[in-house]
Amino acid sequence: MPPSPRRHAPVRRIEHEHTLCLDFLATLRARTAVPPPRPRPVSPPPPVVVPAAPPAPVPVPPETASPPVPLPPATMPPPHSTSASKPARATTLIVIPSSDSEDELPVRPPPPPSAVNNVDVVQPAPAPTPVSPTGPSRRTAARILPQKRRHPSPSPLLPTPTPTPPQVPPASAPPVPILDDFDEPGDVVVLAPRAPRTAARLAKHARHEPAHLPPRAQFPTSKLPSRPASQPNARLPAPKPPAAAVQPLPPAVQPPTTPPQARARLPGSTATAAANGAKGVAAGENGTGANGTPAVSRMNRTPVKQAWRPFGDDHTERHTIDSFRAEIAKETATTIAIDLTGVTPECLPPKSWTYVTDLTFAPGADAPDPAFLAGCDCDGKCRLSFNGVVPCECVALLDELTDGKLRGARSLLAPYKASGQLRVLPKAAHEMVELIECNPNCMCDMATCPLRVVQRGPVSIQVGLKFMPRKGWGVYATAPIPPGTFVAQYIGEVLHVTAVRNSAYLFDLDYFTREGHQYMIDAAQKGNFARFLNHSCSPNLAQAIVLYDSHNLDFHRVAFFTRRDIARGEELTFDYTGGVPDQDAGAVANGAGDAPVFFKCECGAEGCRGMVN
Ligand SMILES: C[S@@+](CC[C@H](N)C(=O)[O-])C[C@H]1O[C@@H](n2cnc3c(N)ncnc32)[C@H](O)[C@@H]1O
Repeated sequence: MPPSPRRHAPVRRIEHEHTLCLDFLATLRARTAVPPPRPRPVSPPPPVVVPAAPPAPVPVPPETASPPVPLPPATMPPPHSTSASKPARATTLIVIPSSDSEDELPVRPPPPPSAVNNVDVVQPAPAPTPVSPTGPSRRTAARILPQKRRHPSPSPLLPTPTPTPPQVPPASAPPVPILDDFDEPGDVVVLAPRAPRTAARLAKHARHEPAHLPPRAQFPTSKLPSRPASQPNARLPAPKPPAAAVQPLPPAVQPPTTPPQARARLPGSTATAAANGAKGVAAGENGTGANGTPAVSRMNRTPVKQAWRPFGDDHTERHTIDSFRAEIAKETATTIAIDLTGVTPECLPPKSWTYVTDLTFAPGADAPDPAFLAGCDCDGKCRLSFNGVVPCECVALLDELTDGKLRGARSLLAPYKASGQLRVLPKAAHEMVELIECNPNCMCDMATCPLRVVQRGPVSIQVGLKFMPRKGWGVYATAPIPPGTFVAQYIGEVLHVTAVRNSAYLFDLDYFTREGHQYMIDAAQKGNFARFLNHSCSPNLAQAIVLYDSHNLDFHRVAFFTRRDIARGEELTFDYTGGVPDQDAGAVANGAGDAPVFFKCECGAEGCRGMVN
């Protein structure tokens, strides 16, 4: 990888004023659609040209014409600075002994082929973890049902800053060595109090202010990135006709009783089309009983074996085994097997679904502005643990976002271990994990920064896809997965809310913005294997809300991490409801009222809530 042009000094700077970025976070939380514009360097006024006077010019004595004095190197702004008039930083410079090699993220060897019986193993071509030399690849996940947030409102959580003189650590303060899994013997950090936020510090971080963000409606559609991987693969073989043993759709299949538009979104509700759509599944509108129980043909009044289909899957053309394999093989970061047990052609996903490994953007949904990001100053790799000081401003932002939840007894703590696994596992089944990772505006290295776990993609995960009569396809582990391991993002097509579709694969990006959210992800036609993750009332995956390619809270990503040890053969699931079902759930489960019914839960967990809504 070519060296980054912005890496300019072999000295690790440890910043004390992480609260600066917190003002930025407060701006984010306040959902300021138009952030303050980036301050421009103040140019001196142009010199006034005075015409020469008629008398002869008086010669200037040589001793009065002093040559321009160059600025001493110490006062020169860093090469990436946007302001030449930045105030001096209260920065502690500490030389860290070169021990980068010990800090490297462990690289696990590629997993062996799965040995699961009756499993058709698809081994994708060995490929390195996708690392873009120009920045992180975009990956995203989504939420199937509206999320019930811990935070009651997106209002800023930060107190009003009180401008007080910055506290400078005493010069005699002894360095404190930190010896945990992020710091090696010999690394030194200095205890320093958290300095208050001041206007001067805000100015210091002027280069971190996001660029002026135009109103969403004004985003030019030419910004939409080209996503060739999302296009249907023209080389795929034509679908084979269904085997003779497979029954065609019975004549008993009835069209939806309500037009799709009416079922897309309940008025005044944050329910997704997926949720509303599943009501149709529960009512047998797609030719089956609830979740795939056999429909009865009107022709012969005998039960017809009908494959499970999610709501909205009204496509007649389906993948063949071979084309399904070809799509799954597009996954480069994860080994995915396909269990063909009990699979008939009509069980296969619709041909319209193609595998994509990163988000695509439908017309009307604009890719996030890469300028709307506050980057850190860390040279080389970011320091993730420390004692009283904040080496990485991205960790400081996360500390504020999580209200200090990740903080240790004495210090801020990073969300990840050096292994890339979550340091703190969510306790409750539905607890969301909040993550801010480094981003393209950071000075750290994409390949080695330990705060880029999600954007680098999963490492050595082995999963399989299996068809279950009552739930459809699901994802299961073909090898044990340790707790806190990143499994996948929810990848699909980003839609603007005004372009909602009938789909069982919608995920609202509403973690911060609730009813006012702008986007959702639909994995019905484009998506990765996370689209096959089923719901469980006792899930083994936690959802993580991740910011790394935009600090626009309208556009967050969703990732899945294991909550505990996962055994081989165990299905991977998450809680679609975020743990807080709709208030009407009980009434619906008891057959009362006409509240939204999404689908009957078949998770089989102890304490299953019965309905997913
Ligand atoms: C995002 S899809 C999950 C993948 C899906 N099974 C497939 O084959 O494509 C969501 C749909 O899966 C089904 N589903 C997921 N979890 C379920 C559960 N616990 N019980 C019954 N059906 C479930 C529902 O029909 C739901 O609408």
